[in-house]
Amino acid sequence: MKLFGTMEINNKGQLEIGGCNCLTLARNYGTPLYVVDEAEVRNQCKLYKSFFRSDSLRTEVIYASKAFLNIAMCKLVEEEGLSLDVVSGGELYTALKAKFPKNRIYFHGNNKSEAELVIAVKSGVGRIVLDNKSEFRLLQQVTKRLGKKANVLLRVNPGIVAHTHEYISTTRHSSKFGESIFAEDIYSFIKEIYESPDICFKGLHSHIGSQIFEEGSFLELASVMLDFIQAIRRKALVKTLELNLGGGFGVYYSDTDTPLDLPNFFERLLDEIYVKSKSLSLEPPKILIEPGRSIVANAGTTLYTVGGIKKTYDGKQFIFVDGSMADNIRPALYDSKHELSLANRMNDKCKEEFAVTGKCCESGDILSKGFKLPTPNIGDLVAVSSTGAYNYSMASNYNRLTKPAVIFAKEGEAKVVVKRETYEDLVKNDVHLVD
Ligand SMILES: Cc1ncc(COP(=O)(O)O)c(C=O)c1O
Ligand SMILES: N[C@@H](CCCC[NH3+])C(=O)O
Repeated sequence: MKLFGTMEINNKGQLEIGGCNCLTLARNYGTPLYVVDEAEVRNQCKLYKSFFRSDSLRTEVIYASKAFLNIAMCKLVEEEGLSLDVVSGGELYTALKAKFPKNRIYFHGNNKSEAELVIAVKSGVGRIVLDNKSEFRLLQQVTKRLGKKANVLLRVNPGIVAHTHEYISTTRHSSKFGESIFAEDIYSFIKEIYESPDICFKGLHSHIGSQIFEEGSFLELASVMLDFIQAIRRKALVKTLELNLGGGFGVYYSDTDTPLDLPNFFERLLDEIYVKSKSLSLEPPKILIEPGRSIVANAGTTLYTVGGIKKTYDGKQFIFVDGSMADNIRPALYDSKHELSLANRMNDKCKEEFAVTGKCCESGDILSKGFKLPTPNIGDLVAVSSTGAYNYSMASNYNRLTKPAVIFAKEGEAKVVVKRETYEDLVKNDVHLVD
């Protein structure tokens, strides 16, 4: 298993994260347990802040909170000086509860409800990212009724097909997100937004998908969007001040993944944007990005206890752990891979492949289809790495499993940032119809 951030193997062959021994964490907080290497998350934020900048362009980094969000994470993101992308009333509520600066909140979503728009407009979020025409009409009504203005970006689809899993590719022509830049009425629609009295058109947003490794796809996006911005200026006489290029920067989950060298890539991307803007005689727009996964994925590890070991009739070797697809849906949903190890026996020889599965009533309840590990014993501690993004945030209560606690580990100290759910939490909203 590749080690990230502050992960270390101590002299007893045990895994430590943020200076905390994983065995002690498991004993003190139970398993399954989401452990977040706080210093590693902060490092990633700092990396983005320091490398996504240029002398000639204004830039901004927005953390895509769908990857992993809770009040502690909001505080961390605020302290590190990033802005925040939220995509639902619930994410927005969390950000407001955490007192995240409202003008640094970007409110996304392809089907925002009237109630969600009311909260966004009333609280004065920085930008509402409009997805479509009906949402624009709804926002017009909301702003008029509240007598308040809203700053917006329009999400558009430039038809770029980036190489990634179909479920997380977002700019095929058939994608549900945004309005196509090829639609006949796109220029008149932008003009209408621009001329709308309570809505202030600031610019455009486009996000090509997630877990993408080819820099060409991002460079193509930037170039196509600049051409589009020039066309908007010519055809609709509207100036685009901001260009948000979304997130999607791929991370290492297994040895088939080769992440971009972000510092070099950003230098090239921003240079190309500047040069192309000049060649189109455009005043360069402010450039924004929205990384989610690449801020948190590698900082997260999930710890599980081995409860059983089984060899099937046809020879497949299973390790049963006390978590499941309910705390990590990614392998079942995207056939994604994670590396793993026995956190209490990091130096033992890995001899055979084991599949790791959990407690759910599904044959597709897979945490790993096969990974080389030492011969496991009941009670061993399994560490699944790179679970910081889209694990806790996609967790469910399937089979009435309780969601694990989330721990931030840093410099030998562990703090609970989300408590483990209890059985009582599971029934608290159930209505008792019978005494
Ligand atoms: C609009 C938008 N922005 C940002 C992101 C973050 O993407 P990632 O976590 O791959 O960086 C997503 C998720 O794909 C998204 O839909
Ligand atoms: N949930 C996905 C990514 C979705 C990206 C958000 N638009 C994953 O785990 O990879």
